[in-house]
Amino acid sequence: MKNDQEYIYITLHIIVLWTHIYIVFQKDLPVYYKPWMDIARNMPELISSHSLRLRIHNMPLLETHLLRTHHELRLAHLALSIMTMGYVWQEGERETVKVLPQSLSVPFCEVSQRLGLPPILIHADTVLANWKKKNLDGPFSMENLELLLTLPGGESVRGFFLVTLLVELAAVPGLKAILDVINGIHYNDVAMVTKALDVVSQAIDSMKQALKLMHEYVDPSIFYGIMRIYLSGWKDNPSMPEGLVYEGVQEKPMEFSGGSAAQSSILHCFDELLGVQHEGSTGAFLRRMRDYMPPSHKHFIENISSHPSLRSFVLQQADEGLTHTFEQCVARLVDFRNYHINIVTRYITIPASRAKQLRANNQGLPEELDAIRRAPTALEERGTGGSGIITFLKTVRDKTKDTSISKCTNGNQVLPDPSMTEIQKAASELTIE
Ligand code: HEM
Repeated sequence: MKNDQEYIYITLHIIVLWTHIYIVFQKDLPVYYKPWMDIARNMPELISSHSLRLRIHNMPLLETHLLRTHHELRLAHLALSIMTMGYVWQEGERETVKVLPQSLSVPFCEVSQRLGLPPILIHADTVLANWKKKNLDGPFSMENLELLLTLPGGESVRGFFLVTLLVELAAVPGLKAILDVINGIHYNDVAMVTKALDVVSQAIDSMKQALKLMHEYVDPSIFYGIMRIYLSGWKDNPSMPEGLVYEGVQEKPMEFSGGSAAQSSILHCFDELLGVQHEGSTGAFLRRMRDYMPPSHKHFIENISSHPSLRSFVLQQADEGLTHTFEQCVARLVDFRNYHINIVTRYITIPASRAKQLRANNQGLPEELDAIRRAPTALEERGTGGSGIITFLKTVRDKTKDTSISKCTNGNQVLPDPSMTEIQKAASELTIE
């Protein structure tokens, strides 16, 4: 039966998609790859002593065929991508490189090709493939998780990647419920769809609760002044207008966007489910980000959109409970995106405007403000190749609002977020009189 086949197909995709979170990730590579791991495990030290580039020039060119399992390949991609970001940005935005040496570029491109991923650091590296539990039987909590590999920025790097992982984990029940929504529509089962949508709505709310931890674990001046450059790519980046030559792979420079949670599949899945339509340059950017996801994630998202529309089903059924639950999902997605805008304001917009002021001031500054002053200017207020970050994020948020069946229903009212006060407080703390 067609439906059974579909069910199996979707179940398989969910398993492929989320097993990488539930199982303990590979912690080491075969001993042959020790030269990579010795460098990748010491990135902050090698960067601060300005010796990373030299170490990479002396690194042997290793074969990649000894990497056999998916997990080994993912850990290799993480290690090679972290080394690449460190190599390119070791001296900041002014002394970038034009060529990635072949000891790095050749294995990186081979591993990337086998995984169907781009040869640059992506969300699926730093967040999805970069954690282990301290106590295997313990919970997925900040206290019980640690990173496999890190970048300059100390505890804030740990906080940034692990809080994002907790947001992903909070989404998992909602992703599983997508299956029930699709099958409920197929069977015309309003109760099944309503129940599954309730799970989706709760999952989105849990994601917001997890996102709040960012304030506790990530320092805005460290994020903006130290960490952000290592996540930057070489597409639409004025510091590297020609892109990057991957030596031994091809002579023409290549361009890739940097790492961003826009490459996470979770909101793409919920958007497709609820029927959020992103258009124009905003939609084009988000669609392009799917090329920075593991192929199984991308296929899963496409699979959701290939099924009959949930929104049409809700309209057609005109069932009060179903409509209310659908509206609540949309409202919570808008709420999550509003909260994310607040986070971006605190971690990028405010430090960016402080950086401008501080550069005009040559006096000695406390370490924290000095980090902001020295932050890369090319990244100020930019994120998405052209339009300002906040404009972009508000467009995405507004398109989510437009999905509401009745914009007047109470369920879609987004209350003012208490975190705004926190952000205003942060802004005033950064102000120098
Ligand atoms: C300090 C924390 C964070 C900062 C500073 C931040 C910053 C940004 C920026 C600048 C963008 C614009 C696109 C780009 O430049 O790549 C963006 C997009 C996005 N971010 Fe974040 N982000 C943070 C945390 C998170 C977390 C934890 C998630 C959850 C998985 C997330 C999900 C997204 C999504 C889905 C987009 C695409 C726009 C959308 O669908 O609403 N971000 N973020």
